[in-house]
Amino acid sequence: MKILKFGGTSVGSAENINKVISILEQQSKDTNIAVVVSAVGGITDKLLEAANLACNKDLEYKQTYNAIWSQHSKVIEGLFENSDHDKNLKKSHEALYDLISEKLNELKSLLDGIYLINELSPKTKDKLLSFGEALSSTIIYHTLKSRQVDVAYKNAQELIVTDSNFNNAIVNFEITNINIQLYFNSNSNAIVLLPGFVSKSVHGEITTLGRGGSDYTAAIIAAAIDADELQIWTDVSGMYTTNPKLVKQAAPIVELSYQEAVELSHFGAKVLYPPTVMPVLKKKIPIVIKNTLDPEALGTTITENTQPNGSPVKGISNIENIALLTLQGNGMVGVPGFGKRLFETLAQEKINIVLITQSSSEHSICFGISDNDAKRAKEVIDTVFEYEIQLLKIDPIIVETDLSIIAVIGDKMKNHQGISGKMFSTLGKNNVNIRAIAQGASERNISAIIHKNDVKKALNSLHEQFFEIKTKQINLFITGVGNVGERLIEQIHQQKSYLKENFKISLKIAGLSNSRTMVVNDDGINLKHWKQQLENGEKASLKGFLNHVKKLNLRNSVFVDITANDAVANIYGDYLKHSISVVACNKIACSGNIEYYNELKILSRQYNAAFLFETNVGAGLPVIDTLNHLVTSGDKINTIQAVLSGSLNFIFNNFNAETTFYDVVKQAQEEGYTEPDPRIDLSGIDVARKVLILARESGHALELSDLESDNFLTNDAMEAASVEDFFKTLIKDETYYQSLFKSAEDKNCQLKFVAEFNNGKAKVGLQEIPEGHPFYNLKGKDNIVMFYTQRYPEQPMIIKGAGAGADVTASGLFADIIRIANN
Ligand SMILES: NC(=O)C1=CN([C@@H]2O[C@H](COP(=O)(O)OP(=O)(O)OC[C@H]3O[C@@H](n4cnc5c(N)ncnc54)[C@H](OP(=O)(O)O)[C@@H]3O)[C@@H](O)[C@H]2O)C=CC1
Ligand SMILES: N[C@@H](CC=O)C(=O)O
Repeated sequence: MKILKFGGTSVGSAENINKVISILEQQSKDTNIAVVVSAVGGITDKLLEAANLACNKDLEYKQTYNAIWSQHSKVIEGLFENSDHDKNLKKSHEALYDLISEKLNELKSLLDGIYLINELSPKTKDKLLSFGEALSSTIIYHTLKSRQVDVAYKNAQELIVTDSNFNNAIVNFEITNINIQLYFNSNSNAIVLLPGFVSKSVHGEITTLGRGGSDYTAAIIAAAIDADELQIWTDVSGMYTTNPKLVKQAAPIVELSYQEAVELSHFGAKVLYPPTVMPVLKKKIPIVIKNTLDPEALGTTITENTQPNGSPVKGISNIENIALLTLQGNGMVGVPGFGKRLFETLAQEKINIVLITQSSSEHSICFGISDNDAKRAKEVIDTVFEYEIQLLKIDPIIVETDLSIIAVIGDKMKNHQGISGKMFSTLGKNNVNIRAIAQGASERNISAIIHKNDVKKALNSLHEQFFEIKTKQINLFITGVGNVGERLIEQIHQQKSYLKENFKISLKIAGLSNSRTMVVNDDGINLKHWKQQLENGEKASLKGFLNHVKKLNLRNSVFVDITANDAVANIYGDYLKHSISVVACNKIACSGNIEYYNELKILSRQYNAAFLFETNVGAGLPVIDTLNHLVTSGDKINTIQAVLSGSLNFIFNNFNAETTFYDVVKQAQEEGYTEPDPRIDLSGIDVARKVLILARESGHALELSDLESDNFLTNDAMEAASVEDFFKTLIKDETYYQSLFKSAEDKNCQLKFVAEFNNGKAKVGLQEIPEGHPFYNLKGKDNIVMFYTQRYPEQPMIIKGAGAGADVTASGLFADIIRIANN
C-alpha cells in the first residue's frame, strides 16, 4: 500500500484537483492507496485571519468568511461544470453544495461566537483550523464518488489520538497505530481519502498537529501500516540542488538519503519538514517527492542509502534571517561552565540555536540564532553574565544581524578531500566575506555565515563550482555602445554558443548604458533587441548604473568602459572596491595622474578583481599583455620605438599630392580609426597617452607632462573650439600639410608619427622615415611596437598589425573578458 499526500496548491483549484484525481486513478490501478489532503491553498491563513479579526471585534471578519465561501464555491463549480447535462452529476453537485454550506454555516457560527466573546483560545483555534481540511477532503471525496471511483472517506480525527496540547498536539502512537491498523486491515476500497493535520485528544477534543501537519498525518499512517512508499505531492518537482528562486540553474535531485534530505530541507520551496516525517524514517519507508503540476517529472526519492557512485555534494542550502552572537573575553579561557550557562539561558528562553562555533583558544563562543530572537538573547545573556562583564572578564555580547547561513551538503563528503577547500576558495574569489564556519564530525554539512546581500552570489558561485563545474558565467555591464561598443555586443552575440560549447564560458550582458539611457537585467539582455531595450531604458547615470550592478551582486561581474569619457574613468575605483572587474578601452584612467593609476592597481589586487586595458595600446594587438609578461618574468625594458596611432598611420599613408589632408582625416574618422574627437589623435595626445601607459607598465612613474611632444598641426587647428572648426582649419591650411608631404617625398621618406621611450624618457612626434627603416613600409592603419630589452638588446621583439578600428578593438576587449573568465 502507498500513502499519497497532496498539499494546498495541489488541491487549490478545480483544475489542480482534476490533476490529483488522474494521479489517484492511475496509482490505484496497481495498489490500494491512502490519500491525505491539505486545506485548499490559502484557506488556513484566511481562517486564522477571520478568527483574529473576529476576536478583535473587527467586523471585517465577515468579508474574510465570504472569501472562504467563494473560494470553495469556485472549486466546486469548476469540478461540476458539466453537471447541468447529467442528472446524476447534478444530484451529486447539489448534495455536495448542501454539505459544504452546512459546514460553512457551522464555521460562521464559530466565528460569530469568537466575535461575541472576544476570545480565541488555543482549543477554539484548533476547532476553527480543522475546517480547512474538512472542507477540502469533503469536496474531493464527493467528486471522486460522483465519478464512480472506488473510494472511502475516513476522518483522520477518528484515527489519530493526541494529548490536549492544542495547536501542536503530541501523538499517542500506541492508540493511534492500533486505530490505523484496525481500520486499514478491514478496509478494501482502492482509495481511502483522509483530511490531514487534524486529530482528536484522548478526551475527544479536536486537536491539530502543528507545522507540516498534513505531512505528519501521512507519515503516521505510512509508518503504522508499514506502507511501501510515502509520496508527498507538491508544486515543485522534488528537492533542488539549491534554492531555485535564487539560482536559475538549480535542478531537482533524483536521489537523496534521509540525512541529506533533512539537511537540505531548510531552503527555498520547503517541501519537507523533517520532524513530521520521522515516523517513516524510523521504518525506512521510501519518501518520494512529486509535482502534481508535472506528474511525469522524476521528482526526488529519499531512502536510507543512495547510489555509492553518487556525487559527494548533493545540494547547497541556505537559512535566512540569522543573527550571529559572540560571547568573548579573556576571563573565559580555561574556565569551565561558561558554555553551560550560556546555552542553558538560551534554552530557558526557548531560543533555538542554529549553528555554534568556538575557537580553540576558548576566548570566544559564536552562535547563530534567528534575527527575531537576537534582541531578547542579548538582554538575557548580558543579565546572566552581568557580574563577569562588570569585572571586565568578558565583553557584553556582540550581536550582528542581517546574516544568512549557507551550507554545502552530502553524505559522501566524508573522507572526500578538497570539498571545503573548493567551497571557501570559491567564496573568497567572489569576495564573499565569511563571518563564521561550522562543520560537524559527520562531515555531512559544511556551514558558513555570510551577509544576506551575498547569499545569491554565494549560492550561484557554489552551484557553479559543484554542479556546473564546466560552465563559468561572466556577467558584463557595458557602458558605451558607440562604434566599438556595438561591435563588441555583436561579437559576443555571435560567439556566445561557441564559447559555451567549446570553452564552457557563458557570457551574459546584464547591463548596458550610453550617455542617455541605461538598462539592467539579471536574466541577461536579449542581444537581438538590445538597441530597443536600451532606448526604452531608464535615464542614464554613472552612480545609478553602479548601484544596479552592486545590487544585483552577481558573481564574476565585469564593468566594461567603451567610452572616451573622464567621469566614467573616474568611477572604476568604486567598481573594484566591490570586487567587480574593470575592462577599459578608454585610456583616460591609465594615462591620467599616476596616483589614480596606482590606486586602481592596488584596488584590483586588494579586492581580487581584474583591471585590464589591453586595448589602450594597439587596439586588439597583445602589446600590454606581452610587455607584462616580459616584466613579470624579470626582463627590463630599455627602449620602445613605436608607431601607435592607427588613424595617423592611415592618414599619412593615404595623404599625397593627389589627395587633400581634410579628405583623408575625414575618411579615417568615417572608418572608425579616430577617437570620438579626432583632435585627440591629430594633436598627438592619443599617442602620448599610449606611450605613457607603456612606460608606466614598464615600471616608470611618468606623467603626461613629462613627455616631449612635437606637434605638427597649425596653431589654428590646435586652437579650434570645435571638431567642425578643426576640420575647417584643415581645408584652410592644406598648403601647409602638402609642404609636410613634399619635404618627406623629396627625401624619399615616409611620414610616420613616432613614439619613443628610452631609459625613462618618452617623446612623440612626426618623423620622416627613410627607406629600409622597419616603420617605412607600415601599411594602412597598422601599428608597430619594438621592444628593446635586456633579453632582446639588438634585435627587438616586434608586435605589428592593425592598431585601430572598431572590430579589432572590440576583439581586444573580448580577449580581456576571456582572460578574466579563464582566471
Ligand atoms: N576606434 C578605435 O580604433 C579604438 C578606440 N578605442 C577607444 O574606444 C573608446 C570608444 O570609442 P568609440 O566607440 O569610437 O566611441 P563612440 O563615440 O562611437 O562611442 C562612445 C560611447 O560612449 C557613450 N558615452 C559617452 N559618455 C558617456 C557617459 N558619460 N556615460 C555613459 N556613456 C557615455 C556614448 O553614448 P552617447 O551615444 O549617448 O553619447 C557612446 O555610446 C574610446 O575611448 C577610444 O579611445 C581604443 C582603441 C582603439
Ligand atoms: N584613435 C586611435 C585608436 C584607438 O586607440 C588610433 O588612431 O590609433
